[in-house]
Formats: sequence, C-alpha cells, structure tokens
Amino acid sequence: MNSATEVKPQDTKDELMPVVQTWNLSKVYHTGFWMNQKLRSLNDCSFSVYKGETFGLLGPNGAGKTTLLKMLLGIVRPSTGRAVLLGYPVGNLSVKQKIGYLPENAYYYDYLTAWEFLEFVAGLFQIPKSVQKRRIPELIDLVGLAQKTAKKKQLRRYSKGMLQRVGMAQALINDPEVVFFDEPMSGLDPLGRYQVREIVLSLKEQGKTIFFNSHVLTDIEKICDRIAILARGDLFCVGSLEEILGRSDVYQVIVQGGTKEALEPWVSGIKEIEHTWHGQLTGNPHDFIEFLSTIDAQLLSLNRARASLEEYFVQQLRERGITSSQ
Ligand SMILES: Nc1ncnc2c1ncn2[C@@H]1O[C@H](COP(=O)(O)OP(=O)(O)OP(=O)(O)O)[C@@H](O)[C@H]1O
Repeated sequence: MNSATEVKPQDTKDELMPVVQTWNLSKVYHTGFWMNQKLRSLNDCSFSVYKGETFGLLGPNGAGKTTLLKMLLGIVRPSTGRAVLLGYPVGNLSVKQKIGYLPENAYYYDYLTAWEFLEFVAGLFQIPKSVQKRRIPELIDLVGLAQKTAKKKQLRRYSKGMLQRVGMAQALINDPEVVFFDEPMSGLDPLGRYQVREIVLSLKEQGKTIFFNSHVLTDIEKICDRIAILARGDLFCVGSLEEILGRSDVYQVIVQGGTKEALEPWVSGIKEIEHTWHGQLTGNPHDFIEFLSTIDAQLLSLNRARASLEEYFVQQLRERGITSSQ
C-alpha cells in the first residue's frame, strides 16, 4: 500500500460527508528541451471538501491552483499521493458523469449559438433529447441569458461575461454533484462578477458542492464556506473563514464619555487612551448606541475587529517570505 494512504487529511470532519479527499498530493513537472529540469508545482497537499460546501482555493499566480484542480479532475496525474472524488479514485469514469468543470480559459466553438453549444455538450454526456429540451432552457435561465439570444446569437458575438455564463451552463449540463470552477470571475467587470457570484450562491442553495479557484479574495470572502491558501505548491490555512479570521460580528469601538464601570458590561478589554475608551464590543451595535445615550456618552468609531481575507492572505505570504507571484 502507498504510505500516503495512511495519512489522514489535515481537516477531517467525521460528521460530514467528504466529497473530495486528498492525501499528500505532489506534482513535479519535467520541463526543458530534454525534459530533464524538474519543476515542483505541488507539495504534499492533504485536505477535504464536504458535501454542500463552497470551497475556495486561493493563491497567487503560479501557486499550483490549476495543477491541483486538474489532478482532482483526472487531467493531470499526481507524481505522488492520492485523491478520491465522491468515494472513487480520481479519473474514475462513473465519477466524471457527476462532476462539472469550467476551465480558466475555456474554448468555445464560436460559430455555434449558446443553445447549439449546450446541445453539443449534452450530446457528449449522452443526455436524451427529451431531457435536453427541459434542461437547456432551465440552465439558460439560471445563468441569466435571454432565451432568444441563446438561440440566435453566435458565441463569437458574445461578451466575455456572457461567454462565462455559457461556460457555467455547460459545466452544469449533466446536473453534477460537484462543480469545479477555475477562476470564474477572471476578466469580468464588477457587474459580471456580481452575477457569477449570484449563480454560485444559487447552486449552493441547490445543495451542490462547489470547488472554486481564485485569486480575487473579495469574491472568495463573499461566497465560500471554507478556504485553503496555496502558495509555491504548499497548502496551508485550511478552514472556515470564521476559524481563520475570527467572527465577523466582533467590533472595535471608541467611546467618549461615560465611565469604565458603566461600559464594562458592553466592552471587553477596555482601555483609556487620550480621554476616550477603547475596547471590543460584546453586544449588538444598535443596542449599544441606545445604551450610550442613557449614560450621556458618544460612539466615536465602530470597526470590524476581524482582518479582511486580503490582509490575512498578504500577511501569511509575507510570513513565508513570498512577496511576489511566480
Ligand atoms: N504542463 C506544465 N508543464 C510544466 N510546468 C507547468 C505545467 N503546468 C503548470 N506548470 C508550472 O507549475 C506551476 C503552477 O502552475 P499552475 O498553473 O498550477 O498555477 P496557478 O496557481 O493556477 O496559477 P494562475 O493563477 O496564474 O493560473 C507554475 O510554475 C507553472 O509554470
């Protein structure tokens, strides 16, 4: 038996059903004219993704995100280690029927209309025509394309945002249990990104498991239940945003007026700095403001105590001596 199979993923949660599990996945690419140069792209990555969760893999350019995702899809073979998808080794044919994939730079047959393209993809999955008739218009609605446009307009006339929606629809054509999105927001304007986020959230409501690669941290922060950071092939900080960043409803406050004794039931770690009170609010901000009016005090500032994912991410990379992308 491969020794890697004996190692448990770092973040095993026994009560939840793992959809993706990896043990010590590593990848070394052989490059150069004689293929004699070794490029280590992934080192000993062990993690799990659970049913129904949106999992975000984040990392700078060249971190190994696409390599890891392609390994899970069975497109790239690991040099060492093991991965299991829906209980089967990756690459298993019956599992391929249950997964959806939106590649980072998808190529579309651009003389087809969106409708024809989706019919083509449905044909690859051997989806019966009767099912296609129902599913294609449903998917076109889900991704927010107009039915008429989808039937009439060739893909070469689509904007980047519209193509990305078509890409999402093709990734969902087989009603997959797990969907892999590689940089689904890349190159989109703020409205396009918002719309893609909305689609991902509606998939989550349908109970789909979503694996999401991105370096746009604000998107990850808004939609992912759990994240992992990948940098220079090393995976670290696997967990929920709350586990990693702390609770989002904790605030730092600065108050003028009142007394330490009066504020203490509301503010922990209270300190006096230049005649104002500083500390961490333990209750609801609205109730606190009402309370302050009863003791003739004023709230000077209220800020979220938790760092943004971006601040945390940059700090983690700096601690590891990473100051630029590869
Ligand atoms: N087929 C390949 N042959 C050789 N090297 C490769 C191959 N694919 C990727 N690499 C290298 O492996 C490293 C990780 O690449 P990968 O595309 O997985 O990173 P990424 O995190 O997805 O980057 P990006 O955010 O820029 O898409 C890079 O140094 C890249 O040059």
